Amino acid sequence: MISTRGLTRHFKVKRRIVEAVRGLDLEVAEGELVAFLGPNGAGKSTSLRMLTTLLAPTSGEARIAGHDVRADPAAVRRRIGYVGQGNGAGPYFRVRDELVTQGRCYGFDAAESRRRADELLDTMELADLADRPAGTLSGGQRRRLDIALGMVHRPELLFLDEPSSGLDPQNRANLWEHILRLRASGTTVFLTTHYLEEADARAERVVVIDHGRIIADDTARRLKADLAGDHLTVTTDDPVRTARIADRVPLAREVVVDGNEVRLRVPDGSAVLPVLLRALDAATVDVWTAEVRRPTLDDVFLALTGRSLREVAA
Ligand SMILES: Nc1ncnc2c1ncn2[C@@H]1O[C@H](COP(=O)(O)OP(=O)(O)OP(=O)(O)O)[C@@H](O)[C@H]1O
Repeated sequence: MISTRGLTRHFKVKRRIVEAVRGLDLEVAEGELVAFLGPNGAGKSTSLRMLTTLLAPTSGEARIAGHDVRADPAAVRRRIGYVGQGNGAGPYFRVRDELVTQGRCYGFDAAESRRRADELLDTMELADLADRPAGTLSGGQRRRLDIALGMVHRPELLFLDEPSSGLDPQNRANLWEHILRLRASGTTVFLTTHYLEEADARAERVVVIDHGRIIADDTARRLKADLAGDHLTVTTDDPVRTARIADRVPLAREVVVDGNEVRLRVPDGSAVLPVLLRALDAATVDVWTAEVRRPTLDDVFLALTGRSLREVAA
C-alpha cells in the first residue's frame, strides 16, 4: 500500500540546507495499522506530506496503492484520506452539510453525497450532531468529523497526523475505537502520535524516525524485547555481592547499584528473576524486594538514541 525508496526532502533555510527526511525506505502492506513515532522535528509531517502528494520529494520515490506520488498525484489522492493536525471543517457549516459538500467535491451526485454523509454520521457517532455548526462541537467530536471528512470517498489508506493530540483520555479512547473499527473494515491506517502508550497498545507496527531517518521498525513487543529488555530491580542486605551475582546472569546488562537497590536489564525478566533469586539465596544474600518492570517504547527510543522521547517531545 505504501512503498518508498530513498525518499528524501531538503529545505533551504537562509542558504542552509535542512535535511528533514533522509532516505526513507518503507513498506506498508494493505490492512496494516502503523504508528509513526519520533520527537519534534524528526521528519514525520514532512514524510506524511510527501506520501500524501502535498509536498514534492527532493529525491527518491514513493508509491501509494501502486501510484507514483510524483507521476500520478491525482490517482494517489483518490486512494487516500488525509487528516492533518488542523480542523478540516469550517466552523459555521453544519456537520451534515460539510460531509455532503465533501462528497460533491469528490464527484458524487447529490443523492450519493447525502447517502454517504448519513453513513459516516452513523459510523462516526455524529448523527445527533448532524445539524450543529462544526464550530460548536467538542474536541473529540470535531476530530471524529475530521476523520469522517477524510473517509468520504472511501479511501483504502488513511493518513492521520496526531489524531488524538489535545484530547482527554476518554475522548482519545473513543477515537481509537473508531480508528480500530476502520482498520477492522480493511482500511490501512498510517498515523503519527506523540502518545507512546497508544502506539504501544493499539498499533500492530511501530516505525520510529529520528533526524529524518527510520531507526526502528517492528511490532512494539519485539522492539521492546530486542532493544530495551525488562528492568529487574532487587533490594538486598548486600548490594555489592548482589551486583556480582547479577553480572553472571546470562544476557544481563547495565547492572547498577544504587544504595541497597541493584538494577539490571535482561531480555526476559519473568524467566530470569527466579534464577537470580535462587543464586542469591544460595549465596545467603537476604533479598528484601524483587520487581520486574516491562519496558516502554520510550525505553526503546532511549536505547536507540540515548535520549528519552518523552523529554525531546516535551
Ligand atoms: N517548510 C519548511 N521550511 C524549512 N524547514 C522545514 C519546513 N518544514 C519542516 N522543516 C524542518 O524539517 C524538519 C522536520 O520537520 P517535520 O515537521 O517533518 O517534523 P515532525 O517530526 O513532524 O515534528 P513535529 O512532531 O513537531 O510535528 C524540522 O527541522 C523542521 O524545522
